[in-house]
Amino acid sequence: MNATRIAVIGAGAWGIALAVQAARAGARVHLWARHPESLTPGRALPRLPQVVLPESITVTGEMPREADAVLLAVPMQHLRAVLAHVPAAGPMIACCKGVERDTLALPLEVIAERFPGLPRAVLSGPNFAHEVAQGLPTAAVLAGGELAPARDLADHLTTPEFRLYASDDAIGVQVGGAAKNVIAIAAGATIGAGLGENARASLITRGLAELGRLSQGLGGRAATLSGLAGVGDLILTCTGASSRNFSLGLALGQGESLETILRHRTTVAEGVSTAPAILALARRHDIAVPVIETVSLLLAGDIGMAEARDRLLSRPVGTE
Ligand SMILES: NC(=O)c1ccc[n+]([C@@H]2O[C@H](COP(=O)([O-])OP(=O)(O)OC[C@H]3O[C@@H](n4cnc5c(N)ncnc54)[C@H](O)[C@@H]3O)[C@@H](O)[C@H]2O)c1
Ligand SMILES: O=P(O)(O)OC[C@H](O)CO
Repeated sequence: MNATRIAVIGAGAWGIALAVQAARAGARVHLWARHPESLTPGRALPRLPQVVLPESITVTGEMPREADAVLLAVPMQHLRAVLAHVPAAGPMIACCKGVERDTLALPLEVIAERFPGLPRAVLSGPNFAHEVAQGLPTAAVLAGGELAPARDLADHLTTPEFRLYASDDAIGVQVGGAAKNVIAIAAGATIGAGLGENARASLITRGLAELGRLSQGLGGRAATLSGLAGVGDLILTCTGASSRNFSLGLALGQGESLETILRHRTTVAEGVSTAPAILALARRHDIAVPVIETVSLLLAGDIGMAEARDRLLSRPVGTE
């Protein structure tokens, strides 16, 4: 039997980790990079120093012509521009987490505009790239509009260390991936400001309620957020020190300005651009998202950390 052909678009940390994982699953891998010359198979990688890129992966600046699945692993705000250069090579899998700032579109909506006739799905879960690339165990969910094709696609990438569950709730999974980054900024800010572990746990839990309401309000299921793309990714991103979103929040909570934090970063913290976008989406659908709203105001510099804290603590206490 011929090996599965997997194309990965984007050679940031996540694209590389997915390429390594697909190679581990036995696929023939085509990795598209904007700067392919910076990636040498057989050598350690600048962005993932613990990992040597397998020789079997083809790293190139050429887009793939045909694939059994195309994994799109570029930052959300660049997805549309990159897709304009991607041919209709095969089923498209969104691996980015966020909401498009200008249109408020979720990843699969952006993909559907470019490729209305192609099958599409979203991959999300508690997955730090450096751990996946090293082959440490984790799980994720792959969601499409129907369960059977999602299961088929998931089987191409699954190994004992990377367990891909299938789902038919693509909206819930996309909402989880996008919104958890915003909650992680809030969790980081809570710890950075010295508000304590109890506060962080309470915030994660109330954040989860926002994810559930958002999913339901946008046509997905609230229950999906009890899974890997919701609770799973919230736990990781709100507590894992290597989360870019958590660490950005931590620095904000310690009093650094967003401008200073971003000046020293070369990697993407998706929550920064997703916070105002997902807030606008929530308002459009009349969904209450107080934590996301507070993070959005904090990032915009409209309120400081003390006011952010007061806003959340002065809300009326409801029922659970
Ligand atoms: N890193 C992780 O642990 C991880 C895990 C799961 C999902 N993700 C998601 O994957 C997506 C990509 O994140 P990452 O961690 O690989 O990014 P990264 O921070 O490692 O790298 C940024 C990437 O963006 C690319 N880029 C920068 N400007 C661009 C432009 N104008 N057009 C196209 N590409 C451009 C860079 O070449 C680089 O590949 C994000 O949505 C992220 O949330 C990341
Ligand atoms: O480092 P972060 O905060 O971008 O999180 C990476 C992944 O999304 C974790 O699942």
